[in-house]
Amino acid sequence: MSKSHFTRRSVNRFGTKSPSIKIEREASPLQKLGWKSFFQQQLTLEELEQCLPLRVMAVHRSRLELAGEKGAVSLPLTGSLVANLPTVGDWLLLEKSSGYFMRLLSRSSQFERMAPGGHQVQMIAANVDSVFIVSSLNDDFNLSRIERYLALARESGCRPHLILTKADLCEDTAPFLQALRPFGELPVAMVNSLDQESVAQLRQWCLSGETIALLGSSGVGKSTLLNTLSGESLAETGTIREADSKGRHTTRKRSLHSLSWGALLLDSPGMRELGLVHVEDGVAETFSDIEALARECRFSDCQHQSEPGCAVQEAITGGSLDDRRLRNWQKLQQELSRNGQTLAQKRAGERALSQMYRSVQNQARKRKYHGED
Ligand SMILES: Nc1nc2c(ncn2[C@@H]2O[C@H](COP(=O)(O)OP(=O)(O)OP(=O)(O)O)[C@@H](O)[C@H]2O)c(=O)[nH]1
Ligand SMILES: [Zn+2]
Repeated sequence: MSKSHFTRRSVNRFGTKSPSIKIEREASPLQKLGWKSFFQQQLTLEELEQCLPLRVMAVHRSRLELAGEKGAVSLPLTGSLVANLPTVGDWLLLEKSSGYFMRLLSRSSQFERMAPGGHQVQMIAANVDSVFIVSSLNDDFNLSRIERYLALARESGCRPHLILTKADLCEDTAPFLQALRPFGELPVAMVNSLDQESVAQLRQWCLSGETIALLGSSGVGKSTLLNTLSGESLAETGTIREADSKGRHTTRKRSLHSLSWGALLLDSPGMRELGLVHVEDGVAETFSDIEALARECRFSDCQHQSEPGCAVQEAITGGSLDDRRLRNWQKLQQELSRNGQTLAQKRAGERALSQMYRSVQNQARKRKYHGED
């Protein structure tokens, strides 16, 4: 699993080419942390000599937990590091000799959400390759929530997979699979997260050097999955309340866990609310069927309610489109526009405030110049 392959063709002394020899090379410690040519290419010659790349494994209030070629490092969150706002999964360059933070490398992908409360964007993770959308085969199973996670994964260009947990407690999985038909190509696996053999099927999606984010609401079994996949007790798990199928909320940090063969799993505990922001393309991709239908509507500003010639309503009447899916598409679009407006207002407010500060400072300077103070 943790091997990368390259082939070498050798020329023998008669000048003819011998068959290619397949050499398997063990992934380097850095590659096992997710280091790729995308990051390597960002380094200048000077940085290659003088700096060390380290990955952010966890962000605490006053320090970062980093991992690099030589192991783990704890770095105080001070100075320019704070201004750069590193998040879990980021790559940083530290100066070899002093250990000083030099810079944050560009991200291959990033996940953001509207912070609970709805006034600020919060980074969830960076440099993620694929996403496991985790949902349990019980009352938690919610197509609209899956669509929300899908929009987020698709916006960031990550490969989404759907992991349906608690298969051992589910008597009939057929209705769940039936409900997933509109999701077409989305790869789906059903597992008992407590069982190593059952979880082994996910190894094909957890290759060496790949970073996988686990997304799903509280209690669906993200930490259990992480522990069983790794074969270690990396994350604390909650206990389930039988009455409402909801898991107990356990307070842990969002952190990156490296598995022995080099895959990296990002556990996002307690994800109850995932406010969408800046994911217009992800929503469009997730609902590409409705978007295509909407282009066929008679009126270009059709609201898909009761307008004549509405192709979307016709599809619902004909049974090829679920009304729930249309409502969720509209709901997510409204949420995006609302959150976009809130952020724009906040930025405008901040601009006005800084202009006011500047003008007060200028007036004070003028008064001083004219000897009024
Ligand atoms: N029977 C069964 N129980 C499971 C399965 N997956 C998780 N559980 C149980 O469900 C409960 C909640 O699991 P967690 O792994 O803590 O859930 P989580 O998604 O990490 O929850 P948060 O940390 O709150 O986000 C635990 O008691 C697990 O043992 C499963 O596939 N089968
Ligand atoms: Zn319409």
